[in-house]
Amino acid sequence: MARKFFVGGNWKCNGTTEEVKKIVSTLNEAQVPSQDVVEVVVSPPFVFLPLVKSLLRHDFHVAAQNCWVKKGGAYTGEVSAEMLVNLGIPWVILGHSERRLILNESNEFVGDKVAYALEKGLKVIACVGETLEQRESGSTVDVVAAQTKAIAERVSNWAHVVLAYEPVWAIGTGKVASPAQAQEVHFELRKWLHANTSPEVAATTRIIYGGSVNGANCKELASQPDVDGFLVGGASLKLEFIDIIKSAEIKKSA
Ligand SMILES: O=C(CO)COP(=O)(O)O
Repeated sequence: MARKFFVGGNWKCNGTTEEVKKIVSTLNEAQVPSQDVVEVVVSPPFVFLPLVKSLLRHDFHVAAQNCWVKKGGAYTGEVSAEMLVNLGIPWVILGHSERRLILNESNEFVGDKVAYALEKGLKVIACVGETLEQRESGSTVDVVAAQTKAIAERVSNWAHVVLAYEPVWAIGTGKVASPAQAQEVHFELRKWLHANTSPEVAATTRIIYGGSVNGANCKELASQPDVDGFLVGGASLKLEFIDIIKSAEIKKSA
C-alpha cells in the first residue's frame, strides 16, 4: 500500500482571529494536488480550532497541538481528547519537542497520551527527535528509537498514527537537516518499526520530517524514499506552505 504524502502545518502559539482568517482564506484559494495525492492538516492553537474547522476547505483537516493524557476532569488548563472528538477535530499532534523539553513530557507520558487519544478515535501525529547534544554524541538513533518504543509499547494499531521526525536542532533555527540526514533517520525508524511492530506497519506508516522546512528545501527532502511528508512550523503561516503541499507531486512522478 502506497503511503499518501502528508503535510501538516503546526501554527504553534501564533495568530489572532484576523490572522487566522487570512491564512485560512489563502489556503482555501490555493490550487493544490488532490486528496488522493496529499493529505493536508493544519494545527491552530486550541482557541481557534472551531473557527478554522468551520472556515477551512473540506479537503484539508484540522489538528490540535496537544491533549490531556486521560479522561478530562479536574485538570485545570488541560483539554481532553473527548473534547476534541466532541468538536469534530480529527487529528492531534502529540510529543512535540517543545512540550517534551519545555514542559518535561517524558517518553512514557507521550506514549500514554498517544494510546489514549487513539482509543478515543483521534488520529495522531506523534513527534520524535534528538537534541543537538544527542546528535553530536552519536545517540540520534537510540534517542528516536526509545521515543518510538514508548509509543509502540502502548499502541497496537498504527493505522491512525503518523510519525514525525523533528530534530530539535532544526526546529525554528533555519538549520534544516540535509536530505541525506533526514533519509538516514527515517530509514532507521522504519527499520525499527519493521523489527519491533510488524513489516506491514513499517511499510505503511508515514514518517514525516519537520524542522525548518520551507518552499526552497521541500522538494529535495520530499524526493527521499523514506520521507513521506512534512510537519511545518514557521513556513506554515506563510504563502510558501502551498509550495510545500505541492512537493507531494514529486512522489507521484517517482
Ligand atoms: O516544530 C516544527 C513543526 O512541528 C518545525 O518548526 P519550524 O518549521 O518552524 O522549524
